[in-house]
Amino acid sequence: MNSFYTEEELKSLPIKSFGKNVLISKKVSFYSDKEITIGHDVRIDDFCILSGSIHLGNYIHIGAYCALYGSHGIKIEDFSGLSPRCTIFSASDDFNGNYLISPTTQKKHNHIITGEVIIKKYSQVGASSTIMPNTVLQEGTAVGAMSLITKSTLQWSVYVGTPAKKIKNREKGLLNFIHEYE
Ligand SMILES: CC(=O)SCCNC(=O)CCNC(=O)[C@H](O)C(C)(C)COP(=O)(O)OP(=O)(O)OC[C@H]1O[C@@H](n2cnc3c(N)ncnc32)[C@H](O)[C@@H]1OP(=O)(O)O
Repeated sequence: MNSFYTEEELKSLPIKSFGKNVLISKKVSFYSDKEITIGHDVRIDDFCILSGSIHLGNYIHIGAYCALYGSHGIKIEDFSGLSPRCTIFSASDDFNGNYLISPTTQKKHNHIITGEVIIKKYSQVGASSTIMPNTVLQEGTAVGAMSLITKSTLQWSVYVGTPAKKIKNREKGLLNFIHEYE
């Protein structure tokens, strides 16, 4: 039994466009009245949730159990990926105590912090990490496992921890391979 959708089956999903070599597990959940676009050579593994507005570039791997909450937009550029169990929030409740926190309460009693999340080219997010709204992982960012990204990163840097801090510059050797994909 093939655990990925066929190209024909992909056409029945709420995806506006997708390129060649797209492998999406049949165990992925889509919840979207907005736009989801997927480039070519993309794989999305079991038990991921994709909701809202999500734009994935090319050569992207989303590991199992990732959740992409894209009500205010999520963009992942080429050659970037999420290791298993990552969560990306483009909206989050205000936890300061002055508001209720639940989609089942009245909207006027909630305060939602929102902002697009952009993961630029050649970035990788380590397993079980969380990315908060309104942040940009600049080109070549690596995020260590179990990290919390609350602010935008600097390019070609390695970040770890909660909240994540830069620990060093990242090497650029991977760029030597890119011409073979053009
Ligand atoms: C797509 C897939 O691969 S799926 C499998 C999932 N794989 C992952 O999630 C890998 C994620 N990788 C990591 O977290 C790695 O530890 C990296 C990339 C952040 C750093 O790796 P290295 O460059 O080898 O750095 P190194 O192990 O020397 O660690 C440097 C320092 O950061 C600390 N550190 C490393 N990783 C983390 C982390 N995730 N959280 C907090 N601190 C960390 C180390 O303890 C060390 O601290 P010290 O200098 O005080 O001793």
